[in-house]
Amino acid sequence: MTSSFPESPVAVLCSGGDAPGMNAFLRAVVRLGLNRHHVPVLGIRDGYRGLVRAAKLANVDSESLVRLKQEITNNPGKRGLIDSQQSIIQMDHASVSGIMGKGGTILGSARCLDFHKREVRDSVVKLLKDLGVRALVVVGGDGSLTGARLLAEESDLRIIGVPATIDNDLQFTEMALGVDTAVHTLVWAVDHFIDTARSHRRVMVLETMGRESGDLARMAALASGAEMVITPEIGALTAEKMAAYAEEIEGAMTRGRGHAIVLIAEGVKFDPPQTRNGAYVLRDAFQNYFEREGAPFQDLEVRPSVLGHLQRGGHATPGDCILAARFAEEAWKSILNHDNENGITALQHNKVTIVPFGCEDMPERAETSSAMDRLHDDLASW
Ligand SMILES: Nc1ncnc2c1ncn2[C@@H]1O[C@H](COP(=O)(O)OP(=O)(O)OP(=O)(O)O)[C@@H](O)[C@H]1O
Ligand SMILES: O=P(O)(O)OC[C@H]1O[C@](O)(CO)[C@@H](O)[C@@H]1O
Repeated sequence: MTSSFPESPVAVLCSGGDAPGMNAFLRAVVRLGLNRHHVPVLGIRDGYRGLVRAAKLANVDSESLVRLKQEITNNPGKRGLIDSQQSIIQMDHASVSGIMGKGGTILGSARCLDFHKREVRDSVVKLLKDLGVRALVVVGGDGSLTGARLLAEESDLRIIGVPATIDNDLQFTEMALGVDTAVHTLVWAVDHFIDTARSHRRVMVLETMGRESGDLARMAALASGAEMVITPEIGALTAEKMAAYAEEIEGAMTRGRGHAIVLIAEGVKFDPPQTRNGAYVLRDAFQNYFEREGAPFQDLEVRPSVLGHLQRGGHATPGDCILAARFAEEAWKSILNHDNENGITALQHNKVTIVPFGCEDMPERAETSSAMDRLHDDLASW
């Protein structure tokens, strides 16, 4: 193989939980690099873990660095992607062909505890410098972007973050990649649960993902018409609060309603704390309430489901694919603008922009969440 190592490449990695739209972003960042800016792009496999792995191999001596560079130049594109041991791949046109809407990420994603250690991040900085990387693009959620911020603070590398997490818990952007698709998937799931809930006149308690944030659950409730949504923002659920929810459902049944869909976000806390999934805790509380002595609907059955990783997969929606392309364009603008600070792409007031690491939350984000809650309450006339 005679080709030489790419000059001043941009490196890109996906980190944290995968999110639909990551592949659309990779396609866009690679294609804009090659077609518009004529800058080579290196894909890092498995997020920070891949960088750490490569740094361990390359930082031994000058020959080990040469070997790593050779591996990258000798196995570009799909050839490099097929070999799961290769941590850094030079991306070409074909390597991102046909991946636009595909869920997951062709580069893989990971959570890497080692990256919390300063010395490990230093080894990664050394590697990126040795490879002549002009900028690192980190695609991921809150934690991934914290790691990116630390890299930016601790070195003079150019670091660009791109929000991608189905949780929508990043308060500086109206949307992160993956949220639109995950909401879409939840609406599909709720539709399926409604069919069986209606047939059996049951209450379905569905647990959505969303770690600390209720945004995914509330958006899904608004879009699907689920009768009730419970999010972490309302505070810990006590036995009294759960009984009040059950009473509300019973009241609807008294008015002739036959079934109910209740969405509960995984981040909801309980008082006293519980170790089981919220959907099961709520099921027991509801069932006990409906079966109490003299209750009008003692046969009313409650079924819990934890929707889990289903929400992270699937074909990215057009909304996510378009946002991915817009984020990629903004990331390139920032990389090529030498006056520009490091930062994160964001959607603010429906415009794509770059915000600094550690920037203030958009006050509108919290307002939008409470407005969605009010809207949902007023639309759910049951
Ligand atoms: N404080 C930190 N310092 C250094 N690296 C961090 C830090 N927090 C997170 N990271 C890195 O980012 C990775 C992903 O973080 P995390 O597991 O929180 O997911 P995330 O990016 O928030 O995505 P998701 O929203 O999908 O969970 C971690 O495994 C770690 O490698
Ligand atoms: O895939 P893992 O590591 O189990 O992580 C699950 C977590 O990741 C997310 O899907 C995205 O942050 C959360 O909603 C969930 O709590």
